[in-house]
Amino acid sequence: MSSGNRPRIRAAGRTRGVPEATVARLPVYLRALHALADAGHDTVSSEELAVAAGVNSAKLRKDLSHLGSYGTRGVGYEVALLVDQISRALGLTQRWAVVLVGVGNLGHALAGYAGFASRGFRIAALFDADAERVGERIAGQDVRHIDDLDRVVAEEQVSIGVIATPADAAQEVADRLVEAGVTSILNFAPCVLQVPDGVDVRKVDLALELQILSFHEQRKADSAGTVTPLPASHVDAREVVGQ
Ligand SMILES: NC(=O)c1ccc[n+]([C@@H]2O[C@H](COP(=O)([O-])OP(=O)(O)OC[C@H]3O[C@@H](n4cnc5c(N)ncnc54)[C@H](O)[C@@H]3O)[C@@H](O)[C@H]2O)c1
Repeated sequence: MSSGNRPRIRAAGRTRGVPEATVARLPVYLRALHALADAGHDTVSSEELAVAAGVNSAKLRKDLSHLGSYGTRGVGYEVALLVDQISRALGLTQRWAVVLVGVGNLGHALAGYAGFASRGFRIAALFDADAERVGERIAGQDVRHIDDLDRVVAEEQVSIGVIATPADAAQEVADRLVEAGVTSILNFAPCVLQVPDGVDVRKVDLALELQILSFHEQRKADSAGTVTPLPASHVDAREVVGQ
């Protein structure tokens, strides 16, 4: 990443003093806490919350200590208070406007996903470069032309952009988003984006997750001595390794 003039809040894997790995677990705790609240729990022990979130309890206590939340001996954590603390830390006390670029197969599914709204995000606009898609109505929104991006980002005060275009268009789209004023990007395209300092990028790659599971399956098969590998002609190594 190049260096820019914008102030940075991150140093050595930490964001405002909270390790990145902790930040990544906070939404998981929040989801578990919402489920506990829905089930009528007012308090929760670190052990119970750790089980609900699928982490170990020592890690959970350490994570929550970064938010200044230590719980009460013999009682645990107040569920409502912890929801509030984590929501504040994650910036979820305001509703963030998000734009989605690329309204093909994946973009359609994302545009219609109700989970964004329930977790504090508002899809402000949908964009595509294909004139045939412009004007199409999806989940209550008209698809707009990408050339309207600057205006909409400014008008709607958008800071988060989602890219669901093919990989070969993603860098150009990222550049346009940054130029328009977007400072966080969620990238679904299988490529690495170059962005200036001050812009955060998160990548979602289901194929990569499957490859990690395939690693574990291979390990299990190797130790059981059960699986005969496919002939090399069945797998294009460039696709597997390089995406
Ligand atoms: N992250 C994941 O797990 C995951 C899963 C599935 C697909 N993908 C990726 O998501 C992306 C979209 O997949 P898809 O199946 O929806 O593709 P698609 O071809 O159906 O849709 C892509 C859309 O992007 C639009 N587009 C292309 N260039 C553009 C540009 N410069 N500006 C604006 N819009 C532009 C196209 O007009 C099209 O509507 C691909 O990169 C694909 O590899 C990722």
